[in-house]
Amino acid sequence: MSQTFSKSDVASHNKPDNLYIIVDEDVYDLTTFQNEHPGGKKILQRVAGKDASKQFWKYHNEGILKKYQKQLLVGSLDSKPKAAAPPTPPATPPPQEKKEAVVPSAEPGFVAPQPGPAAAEEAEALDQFGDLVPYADPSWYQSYHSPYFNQSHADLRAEIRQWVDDEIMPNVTEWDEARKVPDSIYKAMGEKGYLAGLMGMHYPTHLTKQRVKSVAPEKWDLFHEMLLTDELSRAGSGGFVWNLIGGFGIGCPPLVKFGKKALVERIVPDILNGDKRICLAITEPDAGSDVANLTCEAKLSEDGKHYIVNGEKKWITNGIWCDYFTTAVRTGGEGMNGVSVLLIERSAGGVSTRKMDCQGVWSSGTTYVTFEDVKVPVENLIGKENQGFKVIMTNFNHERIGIIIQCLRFSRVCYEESIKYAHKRRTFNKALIEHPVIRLKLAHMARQIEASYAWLESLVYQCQKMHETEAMLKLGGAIAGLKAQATTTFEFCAREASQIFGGLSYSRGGQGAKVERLYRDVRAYAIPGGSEEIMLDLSIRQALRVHKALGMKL
Ligand code: HEM
Repeated sequence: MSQTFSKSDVASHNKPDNLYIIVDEDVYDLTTFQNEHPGGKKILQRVAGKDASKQFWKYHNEGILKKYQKQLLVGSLDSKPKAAAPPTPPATPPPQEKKEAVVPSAEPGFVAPQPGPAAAEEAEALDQFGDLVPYADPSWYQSYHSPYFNQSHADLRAEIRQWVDDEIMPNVTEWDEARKVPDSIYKAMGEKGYLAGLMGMHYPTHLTKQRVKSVAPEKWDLFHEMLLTDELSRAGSGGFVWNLIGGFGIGCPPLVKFGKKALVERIVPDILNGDKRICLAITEPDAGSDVANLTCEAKLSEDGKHYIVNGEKKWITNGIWCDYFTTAVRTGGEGMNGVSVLLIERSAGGVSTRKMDCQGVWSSGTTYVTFEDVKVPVENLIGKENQGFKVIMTNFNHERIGIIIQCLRFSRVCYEESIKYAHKRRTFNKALIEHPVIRLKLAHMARQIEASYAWLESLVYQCQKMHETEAMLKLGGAIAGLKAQATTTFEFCAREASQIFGGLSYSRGGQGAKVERLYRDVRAYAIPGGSEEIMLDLSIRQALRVHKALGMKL
C-alpha cells in the first residue's frame, strides 16, 4: 500500500537495518535490497534517509526504476503533486498531450526564408512525441512536416511505444543474457495483430481474425510496417527484434505470396496468431550470399507424391523454435534454375536443430539445421519447381528494408544514449557535451542517420507505389546500396557511442548495456541478407542493368 511521507519521516529510516531513500519524490525501502545491490551496500547506507535523486541518476538509466518499482517503492513525499486517477483505457491510444508548439525566432543577422504559396496548402505537422532530443527520433516525431506519415501512424506509434516502454525495455538485457525472449511476447505479437502487418503487403484479413488496435486493416500501409519495426528496435537489441520477426518476416511472406491456397490456409493462421513459428532456411555451411550454388537436395519420390530432402542449413534465425522452415532446395541441375522452395514441417520427422553460439543477436536463436530423409508432400512446393530463385529474389527487398529500418533505429539508439549520457557525465569540470570533440562525434552520427533515413522513406514510398516485380527490378539496386549505407552507419554509431561511454560500454549491463550489446550485434547486420561488399556491387550492377533496359544513354 503506497504511503505519504514527510522528509523528516524518511530521515528516520537512516540505518542499515532500516534504510529508505528518496528518488524524484518517491520513497524506496532498500533495507533488504542493499545486500544484492550491484553497486554495493555502503554506497546506499551513505544516503540512507536522504534524497538520493542526484546520485541515483548519475549511475542508472530509467529502466532500473521501472524494473524495481514494484519490489521497492513504499510511497511518495507529501510534496509530490497527486497523480490524477487513472483514466479508463480508450479504444484507441490517446494522442500525446498537445504541447505548445515552439516557434523558433530568427537571431539578428539571419534572414528567415519566406514561406511560398504551397505552404498554405500543406497539412499540419503531427503533434510532438517522445523526448524531443534532436535526431534521436525521426523528425516527424518532433512536429516537422512529412509527406509520408499521418495520424494513423501517430496512433500506432503511441500504441507500440507504450508496450515497448512498459514490457520490453525493463527486461531486454535479461532476455539477451538468457538468450531467449519469453514465448508470451511472441504470442503478444500475434494477438496485437502485429505479425500479420509485417509481410510487406496489405493487411491479410482473410488469414487472421487479429487486428491492430489503433489502425484499421484497410488503412494499413508500408509506413505502418516500417514504424512497427522501428519502434520495436528502440529496445536496442538485434536479438530481441530477430527473435520476434527475424524468422517470420522473411519466412512467412514467400509462403503467403507463392504457396498453394490450401497450404496457406492450413498453415498461416496459426502463425499469425503467434501459436506457431516459421523461419527461412536458405544459407548453408558452404553457400551464403551465393544462393545459386546451394546443395541441400530434394528428390521426387517414385510415386511423385513427395520430395525427400537431405542437407544442412546454417545460421538460420529462429530455427531452434520453428515449426516450419521455408527452405531453398535443389530439385534440378546446377545453378539458379535448379532451385525450388519447399515448406518443410518439423512434424514430418528427420529435422534436427542445434543452437549456434554467435558473437551477437544472442536471443535470436541462430541455428544449425539438418534434414535427413525428410518426406515433404509436393503440395508444400512454394512457387514452381526449379523456379525458386524468383521466390527468393522477390523476398530480398523486403528482408533488406527490414534490416535497414533496424540498423537506422539502432544507430539512433546509440546516438540517443550517447547524447543523454553526455549531458550527465562530467570530465575535467565540464559535462561531456561541452567538449567539442564529443559534439563532433554526435554530429557525424546524426548526419549519417538523417540522410539514410530520408533515403529509406523515399524507397518505402516507391515500394508502396510500384508493383512487386517492378520494385524488385527498379529498386533492388538502391535498396542494396541503402543496406550497405545503413550497416556502415550502424557500425560507425556503435563505435562512437562506445567511445563516449568508455568503460561503461565495455562491461555488460548497466548504463552502457544497449551500446555494448549493439556493438556486438553489428556484424549480424553487415554480413547476412547480402554482405556490404555484395550490396555495394549490386547497387551499381542492378541499377545499370535496369537503366539500360529503360534506354540509358552513356
Ligand atoms: C531504487 C534504488 C536503487 C536501485 C533499484 C538500484 C539498482 C542498481 C542496479 C540494478 C545496478 C546494476 C547496474 C544497472 O543495471 O544499472 C546498480 C548499480 C549501481 N548503483 Fe544502484 N540502485 C539504486 C540506488 C542507488 C543509489 C542511491 C546509488 C548511489 C548513492 C547507487 C549507486 C550505484 C552504483 C555506483 C552502481 C554501479 C554502477 C556501475 O557499475 O557503473 N544506486 N544499481
